[in-house]
Amino acid sequence: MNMEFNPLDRLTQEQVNTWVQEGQQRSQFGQLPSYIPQLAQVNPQEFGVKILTLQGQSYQAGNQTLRFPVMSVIKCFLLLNRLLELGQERVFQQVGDQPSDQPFNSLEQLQSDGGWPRNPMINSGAIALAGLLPGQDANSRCQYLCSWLNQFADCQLVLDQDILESVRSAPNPKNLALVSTLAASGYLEHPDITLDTYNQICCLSATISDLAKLGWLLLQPTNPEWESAIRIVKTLMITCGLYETSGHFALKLGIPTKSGVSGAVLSIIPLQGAIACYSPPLDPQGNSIGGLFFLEKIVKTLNLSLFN
Ligand SMILES: NC(=O)CC[C@H](N)C(=O)O
Repeated sequence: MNMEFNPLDRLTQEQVNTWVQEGQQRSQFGQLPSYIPQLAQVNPQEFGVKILTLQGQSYQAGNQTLRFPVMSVIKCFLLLNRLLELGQERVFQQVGDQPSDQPFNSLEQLQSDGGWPRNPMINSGAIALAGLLPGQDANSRCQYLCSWLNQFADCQLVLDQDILESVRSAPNPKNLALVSTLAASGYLEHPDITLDTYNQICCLSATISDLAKLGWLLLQPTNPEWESAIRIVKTLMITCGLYETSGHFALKLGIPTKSGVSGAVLSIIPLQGAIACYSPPLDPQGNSIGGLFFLEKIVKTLNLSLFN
């Protein structure tokens, strides 16, 4: 590819700095999630950005050493791992591929689908896929995914025990209800182990650089066998990655993006780069306000939408 024609490489560090400041200001209109006590106590002004381009450039701003739980961003990589290990057919027996217009932890959506999780980017779908990870218990299942990602993405994810304790201290009735519905409909064999596995993988912590390196996995297949799995993950990020606002966001920006309730956001600009952002305050759907603002600035200014 001709370097001149990669719009993301026209980004300047000054633009990044300006949009981080503006994003920080916007983030004051968001809320920290209250249902995970420790996430409600973070500094809402924290902001971290890391961008890695396929041409080898990198940009960063804000806090580079802070670790934060990736939360729902892990769903992309759980899906990637299960697609590579089990194949498309098995994965899509376990979970659907259709968007949902309900919140990420909606029991009504699961019930109206007869207990079959609608897609892997909402809690029910990720819990169902977490049930397919290998290992005897939740610890070994989480460690399996963590080591696999650290090896292939060259990052250093670590299980954050404090956040995990915080998640366990306030058992989430919505996730408990999803698990029992999945078990009753035959999509989950070991409900307790699986819920604990899901909670653990959401509590894998990353620096902003780790998050960008995870994104790199979806940018550049390490071998040709990964191509179709990566295509599926990116497509589902577009159609389902931001929950019920996915369609709206696809129309507005048109790039594969996944958010997590910690304020993590990961976007992939195919053939160009990965954009990782962390800013904790959330909009009502559970997406980082500052993160999505920052992304919008980059995508619109540099004309990065896939559908241009
Ligand atoms: N949107 C999210 O990041 C959800 C993840 C979180 N662990 C939960 O189950 O509620």
